[in-house]
Order: sequence, then C-alpha cells, then structure tokens
Amino acid sequence: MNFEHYIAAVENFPEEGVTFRDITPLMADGPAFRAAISEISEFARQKEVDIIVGPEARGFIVGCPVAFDLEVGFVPARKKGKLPRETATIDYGLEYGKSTLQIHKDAIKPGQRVLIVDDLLATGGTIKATIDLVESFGAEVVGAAFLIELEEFAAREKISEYEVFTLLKY
Ligand SMILES: O=P(O)(O)OC[C@H]1O[C@H](OP(=O)(O)OP(=O)(O)O)[C@H](O)[C@@H]1O
Ligand SMILES: Nc1ncnc2[nH]cnc12
Repeated sequence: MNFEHYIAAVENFPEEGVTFRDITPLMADGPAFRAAISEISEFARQKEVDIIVGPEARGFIVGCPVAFDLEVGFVPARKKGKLPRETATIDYGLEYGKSTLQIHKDAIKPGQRVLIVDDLLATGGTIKATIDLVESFGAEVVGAAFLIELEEFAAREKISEYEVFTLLKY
C-alpha cells in the first residue's frame, strides 16, 4: 500500500520552517489505517513484547491498536499533570519546544519487555526520553516503532543500540 498518499504535508506548522507531517488522513481511512497498524504489529510480534508504551498524544493513536492486536497491555506516557497517581517523570526537548512525560509508578515491572510506539520520529527527543523513563523502571526496551521517520534529524544515531521500525521515511 502507498502509505505516503495518506500523509498530508503542512508547511510552517506549528511554527515557521517546520513541515508538519499530518497523519489524520491515514487515520480517517479504515483500510489504510488498519494496514499501517498491521505492519507495526507484525514487527512487534517478533519482539515478544509484554507491553506497549505510547507517548501522548499521537503515540496513543498508533500504540493502542497495536496493543489490542497483540493482546498485550498499553501504558500511556502522559504530559505533565495528567496522571492521577504517583508517577515517574522526565523532561525533554523536541523539534518544536520542550515537554515533560510521566508514567504511573506501578505501570511497568522490572524485566518486562517493552515496545515504544509513536506516530513520528523527528529529533528523537521524545523517544530518548521515553526509553530513559521506561528503563528507570528496570524494564527492557526491545525496540521502537513509528509510522514516520524524518531522516534529516538523524535520530537513529541517538538510539543506535535499539531496533527501530518505521513505515515511511522523509
Ligand atoms: O522526535 P521528536 O523531535 O521528539 O518529535 C516527535 C514527537 O513530536 C510529536 O509529539 P508532540 O510532542 O508534538 O505531541 P502530540 O502527540 O501531543 O501532538 C510526535 O507525535 C512525537 O511524539
Ligand atoms: N515535522 C513534524 N510533523 C509532525 N509531527 C512532528 N513532531 C515533531 N516534528 C514533527
């Protein structure tokens, strides 16, 4: 399937100089969305994962159906102040701005095999922060999977020790 056909390029969003890769047309097309999720699920199955972790918000959109497909749990890494119970916290930078992610302290057990799933890999700030946060639980990050990789940022160099799966590269 030509997944690129379902990704809209929006110039100068959310700020001047950024080409935003919008996945909402892919999400709006049932067969295309399902096919894209299935490709990530196929990768995830080989990794024998215990849980999927997805960073807010688009990591939920891609990560939850993968978890459902594999019949494993999904753990949200949420932006600061959204989770109601005790959390582990990490600050990070991304292509446009800075943010903080939190995971509930009882959500991941030491030794669990974790796959991190998100929509897009740009500078790698989000994935690196999510990896560090997951590893702070004593869990094993068995890989990371994305719909889109922006190769100009060379994020793979930041996470070269991890297996990275991406459906589309720009
Ligand atoms: O590789 P990076 O430079 O870190 O950029 C990629 C991240 O940026 C976007 O999320 P954003 O923080 O904009 O949040 P959203 O999902 O809530 O839109 C995207 O969904 C990734 O999580
Ligand atoms: N260029 C981009 N398009 C969509 N999401 C992003 N997250 C970080 N950079 C992005």
